[in-house]
Amino acid sequence: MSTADTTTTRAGAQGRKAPAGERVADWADGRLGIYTLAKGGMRKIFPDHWSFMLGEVCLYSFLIIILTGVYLTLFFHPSMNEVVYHGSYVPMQGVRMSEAFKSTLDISFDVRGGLLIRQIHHWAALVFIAGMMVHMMRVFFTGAFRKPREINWLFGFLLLVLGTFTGFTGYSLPDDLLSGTGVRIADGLVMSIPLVGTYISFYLFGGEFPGTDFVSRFYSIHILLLPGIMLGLVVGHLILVFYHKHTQFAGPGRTNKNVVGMPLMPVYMAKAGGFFFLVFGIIAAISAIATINPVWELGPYRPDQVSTNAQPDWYLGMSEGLFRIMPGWEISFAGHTLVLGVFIPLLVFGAVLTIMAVYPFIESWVTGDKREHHILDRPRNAPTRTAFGVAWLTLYGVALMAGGNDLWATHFHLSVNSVTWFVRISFFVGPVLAFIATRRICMGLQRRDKDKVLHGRESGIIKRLPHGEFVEVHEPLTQEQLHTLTAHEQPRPLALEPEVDENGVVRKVKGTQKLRVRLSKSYYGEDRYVPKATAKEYQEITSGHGHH
Ligand code: HEM
Ligand code: HEM
Repeated sequence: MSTADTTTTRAGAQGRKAPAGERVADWADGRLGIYTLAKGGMRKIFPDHWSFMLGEVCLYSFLIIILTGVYLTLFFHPSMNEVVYHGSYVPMQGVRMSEAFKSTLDISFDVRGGLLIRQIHHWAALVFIAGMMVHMMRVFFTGAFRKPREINWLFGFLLLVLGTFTGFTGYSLPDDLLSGTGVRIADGLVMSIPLVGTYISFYLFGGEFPGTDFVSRFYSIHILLLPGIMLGLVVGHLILVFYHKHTQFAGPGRTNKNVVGMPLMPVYMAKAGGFFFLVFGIIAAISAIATINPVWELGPYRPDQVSTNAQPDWYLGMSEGLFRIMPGWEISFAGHTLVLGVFIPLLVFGAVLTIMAVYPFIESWVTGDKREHHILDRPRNAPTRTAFGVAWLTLYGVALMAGGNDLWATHFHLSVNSVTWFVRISFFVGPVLAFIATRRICMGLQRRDKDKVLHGRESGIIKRLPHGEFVEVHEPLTQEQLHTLTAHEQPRPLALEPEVDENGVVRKVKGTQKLRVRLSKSYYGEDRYVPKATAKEYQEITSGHGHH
């Protein structure tokens, strides 16, 4: 503010009026303190790496969803009143349907630009959740969730879960056969919860499913409640990114105490602005070309019809898969039926998500690492974490595959039962194999890094020595590359405290402590890392006679 005052005074003293822009800025600064804010904020440094764009993809697709969603609210009627269709889509003339379905047809066929906006809204939702998954994997595999960013991981995780629910309530709104089938499944899920399930279902649907209320209720949840919470979380998420400063990959001059990169203004602002239009452009182009959710093909929802053509959006395919692979077990007790075939998948779904949500806390407990981390790991240098992430993705992939068991069967002429058995077995075996294979691949890559450090990069040039031997010429790495490949830490596992203390008194070691030490060994034990090349080894080899 003081700078602003000086400028005005100086301009005033010289009898000259400050330019209009400066006067507006002064006025605003006097009330909002924007100079101080901008001074700190606009010069904030952001490190550069392509994978840091993924969070931006989430942000921009979220904005696109909100913009297009507002347009849709102008024409969508969230009502289940029955009407007869007389719009321009001829095959549905005279069909009885809910007002919600009719207004969706109107948006698609009679509202100017309606179909495109509807498609952009839907495609942006798919990209949004895909973006979140990939962004989350970037954060996971590089260890960006470690202290101090655990809370931001939880904020992000909540965004992923809420985004999925918002998508589900969204595609339930048109009240077509797809949405009806999905809501029917959700009702079945809720009802499978012991004791309270039936009551929750009655409460949600205002009586027996489907009732006459669910569209209007889902509507409030879809356009107001969930996006409102999400908006708050996104703002909190970004404030935390700003406050913690962004992480960076290892490199010369980069430490846990600095950030090397470009300033937010003007470099990042320009890049981010351009990138927003790129994301918008790509989503709009896809929406202009590829049909999504053609509600007119399936027709309005009727509780007595179930369409096998109705596939959920991709992010719910995994939960659908869990139901499809589960045997239809049921137990009856004192006149009540517990539908385990639905309830167990519901629990598994919750457990798989919860483990991922609390992973940062599990890892810091196991490794005993309570330090701040601003330098990212390369996934290969944290083999157990990487293997765990790949196992989780495999589980997710198998369940997603199970969600389309009918499609695999029809497209590849297989028996649906064989496909189901294949995914049932893969559900248990797949993640274990993925875990083992990933850990081995990581070790292989670490070995390759060490090799590169000691012997240089394979140049592909073959040379024949005077005595006839053929050798491949290796190019030495630059100092920067050497630094980057050897900058990572190689922590040691936790050790059990001696069971007998210095006074010869036996102390009891708790079971949890033993488990922790065992897990810590699995993270950091001898066979989990290839010792980095030492300076001595390097000198010995490079001072040789270029034998390689
Ligand atoms: C609406 C959804 C989301 C938006 C708009 C969003 C946006 C962003 C942006 C712009 C960044 C900085 C750039 C980058 O690192 O990509 C970021 C960082 C981060 N995000 Fe997200 N994100 C979302 C969802 C998630 C999810 C699902 C997770 C994890 C479960 C997550 C965890 C994080 C963490 C831990 C950071 C800090 C990373 C670092 O400093 O390296 N975010 N987010
Ligand atoms: C993360 C946030 C959101 C997601 C993932 C999402 C997703 C969806 C999806 C998948 C549909 C079905 C579209 C279709 O018919 O094919 C939908 C419908 C709709 N959404 Fe959203 N939406 C979100 C936020 C919003 C917001 C903020 C608004 C309004 C301000 C909104 C308004 C609507 C309306 C009116 C419909 C019904 C119209 C129709 O189905 O064509 N949405 N949403």
